[in-house]
Amino acid sequence: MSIKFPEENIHLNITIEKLNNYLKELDNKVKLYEAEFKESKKYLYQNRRDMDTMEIFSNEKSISQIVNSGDLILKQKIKIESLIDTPYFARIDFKYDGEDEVEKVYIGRSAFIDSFGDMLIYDWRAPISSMYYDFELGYASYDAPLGKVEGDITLKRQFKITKSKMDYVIESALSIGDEILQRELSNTSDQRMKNIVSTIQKEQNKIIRNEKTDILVIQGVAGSGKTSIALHRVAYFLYKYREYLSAENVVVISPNKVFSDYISNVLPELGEEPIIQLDFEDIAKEQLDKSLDFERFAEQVSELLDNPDKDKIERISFKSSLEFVLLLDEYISYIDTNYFNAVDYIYNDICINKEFIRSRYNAYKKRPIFERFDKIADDIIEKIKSEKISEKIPSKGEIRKKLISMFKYNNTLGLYKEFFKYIDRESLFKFKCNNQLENCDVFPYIYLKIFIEGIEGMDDIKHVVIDEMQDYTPIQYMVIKKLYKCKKTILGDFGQCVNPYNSNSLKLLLNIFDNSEVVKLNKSYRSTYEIIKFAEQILKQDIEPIERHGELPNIIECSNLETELKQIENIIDNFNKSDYSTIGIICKTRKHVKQIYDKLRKKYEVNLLDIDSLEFKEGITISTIHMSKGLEFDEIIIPMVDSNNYETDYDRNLLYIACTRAMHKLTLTCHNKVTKILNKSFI
Ligand SMILES: Nc1ncnc2c1ncn2[C@@H]1O[C@H](COP(=O)(O)OP(=O)(O)OP(=O)(O)O)[C@@H](O)[C@H]1O
Repeated sequence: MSIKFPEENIHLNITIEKLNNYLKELDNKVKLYEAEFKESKKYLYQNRRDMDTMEIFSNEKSISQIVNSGDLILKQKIKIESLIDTPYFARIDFKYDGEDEVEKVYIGRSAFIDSFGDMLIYDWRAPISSMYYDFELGYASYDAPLGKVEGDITLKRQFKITKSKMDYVIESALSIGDEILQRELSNTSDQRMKNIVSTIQKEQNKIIRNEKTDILVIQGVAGSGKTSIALHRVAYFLYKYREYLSAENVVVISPNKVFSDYISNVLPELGEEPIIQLDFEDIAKEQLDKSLDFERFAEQVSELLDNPDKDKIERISFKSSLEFVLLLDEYISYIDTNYFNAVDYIYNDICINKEFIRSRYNAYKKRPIFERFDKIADDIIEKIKSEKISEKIPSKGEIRKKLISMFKYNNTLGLYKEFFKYIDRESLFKFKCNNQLENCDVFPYIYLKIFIEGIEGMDDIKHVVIDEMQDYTPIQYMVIKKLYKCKKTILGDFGQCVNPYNSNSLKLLLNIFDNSEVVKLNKSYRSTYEIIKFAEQILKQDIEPIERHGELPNIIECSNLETELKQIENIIDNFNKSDYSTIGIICKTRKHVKQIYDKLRKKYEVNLLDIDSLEFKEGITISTIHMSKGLEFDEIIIPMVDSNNYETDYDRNLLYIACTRAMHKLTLTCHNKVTKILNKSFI
């Protein structure tokens, strides 16, 4: 209850009452639909035998219309129930230029219009709400559908309302008061990522509402809110273009299933349907022939961390370069010109000369080669008919078979293997085992397949979000460009690369997406000031921390593994007594994970995050750094930060990623000599 602003308590009570009344109306409507549904079903059941097909069809159609309308009401109900819990989080009073009256604008997660048609709550995505994020007291403006609207903000308040009760009200002259942001960031972590509508910062709001570009690239330091912003941006588009954009038109490509699970709640919290979530492995499975197995990315990383095989590293590095893409493009153009040997097509008394076939082949240059054979077959049939060459017309399949035989290979795999002969580097292709493709061959193979066999277009997808952009290779991006010809939001941090042999860089990415706009974020929201200052020194990056203070990170040096494990247990015991809800134990390799997990599981309930894991849970989690990407924990332990484990620049990246998963507390342990990367003067 806010004593300082009694009028806000009154307003809240009135709003809740109106919402409750509306909820009752919806409840009644649901009951009516239920009754109508039962009645229609009963009628159909009892009279079906006497109905003709048309009557049955029309009855079934009307039942499905009742279900759809009922569904809409139920969705509306969920929205109103959520508004009853937290109707709004902010208010601005806006005086339009040239008018005396001031409009009170209450802003919430979704809009609510009362029975008199008054807008009691504005959706945070409405044009007028943008002023809350963008302006302080005084002059303000927003872009309405009919043009720019100008005026003055005369009052700005922020609210914390839970379970229909006012926790507090803050009156602030600034954009979004630091006080509320601090409070939000000090909370303990959740099992799932939360929405940030009430504290979106001005620079973040600009990104969310940026519609000037088709491809937006967000490079931001760890914890700068990239993932949150990308999801809020999707919610914004779903709201603004709701007539022709819905959740099934949006895809988020994320690093793994655990991360997908972690972010899965944000859009439903914002009143939107969950969107399609994929990782590159899903894309590979969809595009590869079922018979072709492939090595998983996490398997590749983990194998190389345990055993850095020089030859394999050479294969991966080469296929992760732009040079490789250029060579593959050159090869594709070579195939196009040289591997189709047109000969006369002979069938009974028919002869279609090779010049005609070659000219049709060239005419369809923009299409995949096997697709061209379909078109040429159609053209041959048309020619036979129109020029009355013969009465007996061969089947399309028969012609196609002959055309394929004029092409040097009848499948992409043969051509892909031959590519390495073409570039005179045969040693750079190797099956892992039993015809299993190495991970680094998967996307080059798909890229070639697109030109040879073609792929199913993803024309229904209108927006793609790609998270952790730093870990994908140029050839993966080339495939994405071919698959999804729609708008894209691409985000990540080139300081957090877990793919050590990838030569990708922001410059290279912008080269691939040459019509993109790039925005950079260097303010970090996740971790305390102390943790960010610590992490900043590991990577020598400029990060702007939030002034939220906590304990200094701690490095504990032990004399042997046993004492190190004991120390880790002590930290877990303290965590169990604290208010924190998540602690992550993050190791460099799967071998380290196993070693520690085997010990800890005897005493604690520990969630092991591995490549097949599907969800992120509260409590104690153990994982590799690679698997922890994008996640956050109240507290982090990084074991075995010994000099033999962390020594290269790549290890620096890994340590930076691990440290920046921590929101409030960070401890690093070792049992030999602590790595030189962690200079003692850090803390
Ligand atoms: N404006 C904001 N208000 C409140 N919390 C915020 C805001 N911006 C970011 N955060 C919080 O900061 C944390 C980090 O956000 P997010 O995971 O989106 O960052 P990121 O840049 O994707 O991080 P990383 O690259 O390290 O994975 C989250 O807990 C998020 O809720």
